[in-house]
Amino acid sequence: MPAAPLEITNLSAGYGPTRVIEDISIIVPAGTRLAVLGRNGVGKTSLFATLAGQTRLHSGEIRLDGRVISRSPSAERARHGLGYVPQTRDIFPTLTVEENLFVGLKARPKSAVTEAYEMFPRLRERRSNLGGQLSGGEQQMLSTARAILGKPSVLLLDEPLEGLAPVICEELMAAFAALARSGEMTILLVEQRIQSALDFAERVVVLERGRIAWQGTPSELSGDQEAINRLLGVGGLH
Ligand SMILES: Nc1ncnc2c1ncn2[C@@H]1O[C@H](COP(=O)(O)OP(=O)(O)OP(=O)(O)O)[C@@H](O)[C@H]1O
Repeated sequence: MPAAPLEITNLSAGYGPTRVIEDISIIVPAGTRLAVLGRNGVGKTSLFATLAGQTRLHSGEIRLDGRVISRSPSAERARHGLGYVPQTRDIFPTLTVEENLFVGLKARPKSAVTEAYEMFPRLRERRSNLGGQLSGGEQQMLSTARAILGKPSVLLLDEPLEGLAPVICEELMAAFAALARSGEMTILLVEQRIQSALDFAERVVVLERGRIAWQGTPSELSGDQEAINRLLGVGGLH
């Protein structure tokens, strides 16, 4: 049986001596859509940053498609199939949309950018615009499209809907769902819009103070009002 695309074992990590990720273990099977939820400051972004090699690893192991990457530099993790779309939408503001996309291609031919345009037709319309001239939603599309063009086996999406209009959110979530359905990508999503995350995901992990405090399916979480109140701090899903 092939290894799971992502296996996290007893992971503890943080910033300098401070630990903000505490003994996290998750096995994410191929093609899974996993939502990572929790209140502000519980460590969701830090978990993704740790997977991407941007925090200090204290202990534990990360395997990507069976390969141990826990101590690999970020660029090497990306080469081995980890796609990371950080909250900050790290596009190049002085490059055009198309030039930004070329950066994501790695060794693939330039013609492959059409895949990004098929997924986000708006980017084709804006292909000659500079990254810095795009709206927030378009920047999110560009940042996501660039990660996807590298054909990652695991894609980390950190709050992709932040600050976006509802109609753009729907467009993005539909694009993520289509990607996941294609079966080629395992997607981990951090999102404050809990209902959108639950609509998307098949599995949910809820963090509290850097640890896994709850895990299950979206319908199990929807039915567990006590966990929702305690761990997410919302009176009900919306
Ligand atoms: N670069 C950093 N250096 C030091 N501490 C940090 C850094 N980034 C985050 N932290 C701390 O790590 C803890 C977890 O923060 P993190 O951003 O991972 O939480 P989060 O669940 O993603 O929060 P939010 O939902 O607000 O984005 C917090 O206590 C935060 O102050």
